[in-house]
Amino acid sequence: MTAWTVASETGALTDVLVCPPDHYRWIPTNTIVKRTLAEAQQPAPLALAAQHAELVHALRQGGATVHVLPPEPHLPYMAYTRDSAFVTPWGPVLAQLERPQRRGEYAAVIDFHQGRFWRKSSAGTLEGGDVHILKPGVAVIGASGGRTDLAGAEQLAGWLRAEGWEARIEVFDEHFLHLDVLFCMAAPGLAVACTDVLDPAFLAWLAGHGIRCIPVPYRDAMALGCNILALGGGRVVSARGSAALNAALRAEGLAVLDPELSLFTAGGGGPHCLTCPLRREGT
Ligand SMILES: NC(=O)NCCC[C@H](N)C(=O)O
Repeated sequence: MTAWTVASETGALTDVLVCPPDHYRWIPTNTIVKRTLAEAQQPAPLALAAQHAELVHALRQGGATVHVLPPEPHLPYMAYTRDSAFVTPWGPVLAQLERPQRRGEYAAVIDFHQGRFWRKSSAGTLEGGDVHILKPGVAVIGASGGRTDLAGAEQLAGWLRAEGWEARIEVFDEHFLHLDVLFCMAAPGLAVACTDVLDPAFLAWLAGHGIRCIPVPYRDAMALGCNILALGGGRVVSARGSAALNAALRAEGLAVLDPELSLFTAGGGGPHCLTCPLRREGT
């Protein structure tokens, strides 16, 4: 049996998986990074390492043990550990990445988990950035077709429903890459969400589950403003660039740890994408 279990996005984070950005570079895989590539030179390795170290420091400060996936030279986006596998209350699920440039990431996560997965995605495509366990018993799976597709989302939803869970599949435009570009949990009953873009029916469903949303405007969401990581215990990691959101989170009484992550958000991923929670305590 695996030691890794995560029952919600908001329990106290005790263990998390990251991957150092030794081989990170921007490649044109999503709308956000395409915009970056049109305007900027590739980021300097030392600057990437410094920003990633700020993230790791915040995770440790939040009380988590940080586990490290060894980076591989031919996989520039391994730093976004959220997507290749994710953890459920029954153990890790091996995802099925859509982009050819990222598919090889499966190898290192299989090694890390020593092949001990609860389930392995085998229908369509499924990426961890589209999966949110809102609270025990309730999950939402984003399906844009660009990354996670309906077949991949339905397969995961079926596994969760077989355990008696409610699993909602939320369809959205592939322009937004992953659902965690538009929505993340901050604390029990509190999310951050790009309410301009998300379907009102989804927002109503969240409200019906007792989840209130701090609104994030479209422009900020495309700068990864919604892409936060709840640490539990009233703490969150949110990129320093998300100044307005961070003020709103603090006004809610949350402690915000705000590493500088501009080089990673320019590639289409913030604190949520750069971390794969392995174990959380409580909900
Ligand atoms: N969960 C996420 O939104 N992950 C970010 C992935 C960004 C990466 N540049 C990609 O295009 O796959």
